[in-house]
Amino acid sequence: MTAIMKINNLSQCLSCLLSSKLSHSRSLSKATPKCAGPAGDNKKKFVIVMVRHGQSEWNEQNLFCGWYDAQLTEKGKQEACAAGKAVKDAKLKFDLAHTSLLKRAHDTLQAVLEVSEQTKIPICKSWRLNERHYGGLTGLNKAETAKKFGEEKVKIWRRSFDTPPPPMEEDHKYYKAIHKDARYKDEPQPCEFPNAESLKLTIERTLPYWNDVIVPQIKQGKRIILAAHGNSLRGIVKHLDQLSDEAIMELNIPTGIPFVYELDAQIKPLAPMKFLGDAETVKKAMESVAKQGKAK
Ligand SMILES: O=C(OP(=O)(O)O)[C@H](O)COP(=O)(O)O
Repeated sequence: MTAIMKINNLSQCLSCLLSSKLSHSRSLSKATPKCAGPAGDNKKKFVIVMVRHGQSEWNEQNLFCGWYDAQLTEKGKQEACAAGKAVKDAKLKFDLAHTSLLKRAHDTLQAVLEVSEQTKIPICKSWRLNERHYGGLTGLNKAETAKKFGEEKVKIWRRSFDTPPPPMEEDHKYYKAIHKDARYKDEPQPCEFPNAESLKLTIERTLPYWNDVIVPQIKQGKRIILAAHGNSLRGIVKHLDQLSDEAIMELNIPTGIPFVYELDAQIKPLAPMKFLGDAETVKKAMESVAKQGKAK
């Protein structure tokens, strides 16, 4: 059975690390980082795979979703299985997985691991990998919002670096479903619980998890898959590729297509992200995400 660990705070991940070390000492020996060349440590090559979950019911309806726990559609489940097949075909093996507290990301991860026949690895879950909180926009249709407020305004809400959407007030239709959800009873702390996040704010709570939990594991030679969300992943990609606030506006991550980073010893990418899919399909899927904010 897959081991599932919810990491309530960063220190708890130590137990995640230790237990995975104990139960995976054999596979770890196979995970010794390869050297890409004679130059030594700087050329040490680590691999991490990331995937945005498959299509959710709210993706299908073109609704701002954020922290609402939308389920995968049938298409989303198929995308997740196809992602698993791509991982299997690429012969990618993992020692550890990380995901958010949202079901669409977890179910995608589970499907990837099942299809690629590696369900025995530990899964670490953290709210820090959740999608950005879409505030008062949660549950609104993106095209209708663009019609009402203009496409430019919606692009700012969706893709600007530091303009958050309007906050989610207590009388919002989905406030209770999100803010009173038992899964958040321990974390985040009330002062950390977002009520609307820009990409900047999302990065501020995602990056500590990346730096303090995931990076040390990568440096130990753990082969990791990270299943998360369009914007929590955009934050990590911005950090890894050191993209400017303007450049990140143009990155749209498609659902259910895994991408791979090869990293050096300083956890700097040795090459641009590589999608496990043909270039034309990936390009079209990215364009389709970008278009979701157009008025119809
Ligand atoms: O919940 C969301 O992302 P997710 O589907 O990756 O979890 C957002 O609604 C994505 O919307 P965006 O692409 O307009 O930022």
